Amino acid sequence: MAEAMMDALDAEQTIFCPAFPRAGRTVYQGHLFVDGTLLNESGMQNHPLNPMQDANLVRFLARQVTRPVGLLRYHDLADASSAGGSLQTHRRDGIAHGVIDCVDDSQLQTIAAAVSDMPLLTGGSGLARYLGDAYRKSGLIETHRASSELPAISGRSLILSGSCSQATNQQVAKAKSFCSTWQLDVLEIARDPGTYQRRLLAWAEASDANRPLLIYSTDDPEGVRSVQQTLGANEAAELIESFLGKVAVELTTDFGVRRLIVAGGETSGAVVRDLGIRALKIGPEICAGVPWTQSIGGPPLAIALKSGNFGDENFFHTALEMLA
Ligand SMILES: Nc1ncnc2c1ncn2[C@@H]1O[C@H](COP(=O)(O)OP(=O)(O)O)[C@@H](O)[C@H]1O
Ligand SMILES: O=C(O)C(O)C(=O)COP(=O)(O)O
Repeated sequence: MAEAMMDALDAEQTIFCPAFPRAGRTVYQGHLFVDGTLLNESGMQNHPLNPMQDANLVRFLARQVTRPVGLLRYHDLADASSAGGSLQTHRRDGIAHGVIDCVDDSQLQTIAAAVSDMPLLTGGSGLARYLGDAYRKSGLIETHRASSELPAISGRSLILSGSCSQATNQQVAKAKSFCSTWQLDVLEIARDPGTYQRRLLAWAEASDANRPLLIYSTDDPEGVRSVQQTLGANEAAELIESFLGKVAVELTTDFGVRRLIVAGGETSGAVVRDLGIRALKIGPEICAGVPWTQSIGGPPLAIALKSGNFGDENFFHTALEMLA
């Protein structure tokens, strides 16, 4: 994907920067850590779609690309000019893909400044947080700043969870105490999605209107494996994503849902696509990396999209309390 985009943009070089130290994601000597634990020991080795079994990003990336991969090491990133110098050396040596070490947020700022002239960057939301300022400083965008306000939208609350990460499993377990809760039976959906959806909507209609709805396929690695053995991993994922997308459309159209939290990156993509949301106005953060937002396009919604392993066990409660 990155190489196709580099070709389209005529870019000789890009960086790979998934670090987000404030959210516990760091890269050191090319290895990705989650809260100080190597990625492949962090629970993400059991991801339903992309089991993350190698924390060495240089090695992992090299298997997927045709051009050389290099590492910009921690000690090459003391400030924007030494980071820029190291990038130039990579460029001169024909290293197209630079995995980049980063262990604290001030380094993200340094990296953002050093890469502000690159047409393609690959990485996570941690780096994106600092790009606005870097682009402003180099005159690429205007200095206008929008205020970050909570979406003033009232209505029923819904949590849709298709993430199976450790953090989401804990968050779902906690949320059962204050939500009306429905655990999806994935094999039943596969057998007869229409009937299953009607049963679910009848339950939602009959549920206590004052309690948030929690609908989830979140499961532990054993539960995920058992579904995948019957349906196949990709087939199960597609089925669940498209089912949750349809449920989001129904519940926001006919059931008064106006506050929506989606757990899971792929799941969020499917739900946002099916709702017809074209853009989001970013509001205040619920936790590092996860803001409340307001939909632009599609139904008017307060919407929070949570990447799998983000947030503490009270994440859903904290998020809904912010809007109370
Ligand atoms: N019970 C389940 N069995 C199998 N696959 C599942 C189950 N629940 C969810 N999935 C799939 O697992 C994937 C989780 O990925 P994603 O939504 O990106 O979450 P995360 O942000 O935790 O990576 C999705 O494609 C989802 O459809
Ligand atoms: O747990 C994580 O780090 C993620 O699930 C993830 O994908 C984070 O991506 P960004 O939000 O782009 O940093």
